Amino acid sequence: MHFITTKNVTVVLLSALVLGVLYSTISQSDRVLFSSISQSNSVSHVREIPAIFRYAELFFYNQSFRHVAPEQQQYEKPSVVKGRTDVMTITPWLAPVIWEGTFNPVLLDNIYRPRNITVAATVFAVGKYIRFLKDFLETAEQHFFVGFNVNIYVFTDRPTEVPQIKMAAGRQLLPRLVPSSNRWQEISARRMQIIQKLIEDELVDQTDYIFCLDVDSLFRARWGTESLGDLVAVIHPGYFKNGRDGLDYERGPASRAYMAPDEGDFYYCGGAFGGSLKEVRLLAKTCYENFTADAKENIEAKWQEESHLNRYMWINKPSKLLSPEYLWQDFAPREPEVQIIRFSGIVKNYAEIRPNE
Ligand SMILES: CC(=O)N[C@H]1[C@@H](OP(=O)(O)OP(=O)(O)OC[C@H]2O[C@@H](n3ccc(=O)[nH]c3=O)[C@H](O)[C@@H]2O)O[C@H](CO)[C@H](O)[C@@H]1O
Ligand SMILES: [Mn+2]
Repeated sequence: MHFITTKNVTVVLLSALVLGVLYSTISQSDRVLFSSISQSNSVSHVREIPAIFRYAELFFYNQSFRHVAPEQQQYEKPSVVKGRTDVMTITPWLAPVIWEGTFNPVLLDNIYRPRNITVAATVFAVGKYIRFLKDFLETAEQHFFVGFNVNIYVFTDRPTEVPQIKMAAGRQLLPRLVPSSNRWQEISARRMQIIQKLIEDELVDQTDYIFCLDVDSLFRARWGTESLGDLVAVIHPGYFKNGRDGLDYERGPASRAYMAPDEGDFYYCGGAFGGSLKEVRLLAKTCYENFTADAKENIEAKWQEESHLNRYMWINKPSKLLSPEYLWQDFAPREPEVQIIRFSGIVKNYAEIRPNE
């Protein structure tokens, strides 16, 4: 028997390479952890990992596992027996649900600030939806991760109409050209493919977290570090008190977004979701692949990519849930549980702004 074939040699060499990269990554990570523990006078969480290892780092070193408290920070002691009792604040799979009153924004900002994180946001303004962009961007400056590095990627077919907004230091507006379409359903669903590509081509080396947001919306209050997590879903404001039969999932068994009557935790928004690059890339890729596979069989799920996102989040449970404070709807009456509205969909005339309706 001949063991030294070209194939065997290739396998051995490849395995050695993979082990080498793994070893370097893990030892580098240990060094970073060690340096942050040993510098007792500093809370800075220095990232010394060379760019070449960053992608591997995303997979092997979960940056968010430890919250290092800032020194000399004073705040009211949290109580074990007090807190919100009118809403669910933790899911059955133990993911936190973020509501006003469940977190200390100053503490969280102070924990994240030394890590010098960069947050990306994507927003699409195709066709007449460009008119919503100015208010979206101006209110993002006032409320979205204020004081942090933020890159807002605007995807549009009308680059000359992107408003000039004065952005604070560390924040950038990055317009990107996308084709127009005469079907709003396609514009909405295609976002997933474009988000996947953005993460793979541009973000991996420069961004820590990403949020993907509808443009026909405004920020009205803080949306910040409390929302960070690996896979972050927003509970849709329209259905949050409904039982399973009142959730607007795709109900046709032929679709890849199908949800059976006995399935589903919550109904999540297509208009706001996010998380780590690794998780959002996989979500976007899966949703787009399932959407296009459906399309080849002439199937379009009831709420396009939102239906596929709901299927995905049923199987892949989000690690953090944002309450409907994080995507309310201006036309909806206020509910007692919603003590603050952070981001809200504006009232729009569908027939007037969509290319087809
Ligand atoms: C609040 C919320 O969860 N909204 C979701 C909901 O309807 P919506 O009624 O909110 O959908 P929509 O009309 O806002 O379209 C979604 C987004 O696609 C972009 N767009 C759409 C049409 C167009 O001509 N130009 C353009 O730029 C724009 O960023 C818009 O915000 O269901 C849709 C299903 O497809 C999406 O999942 C939306 O995110
Ligand atoms: Mn919308």
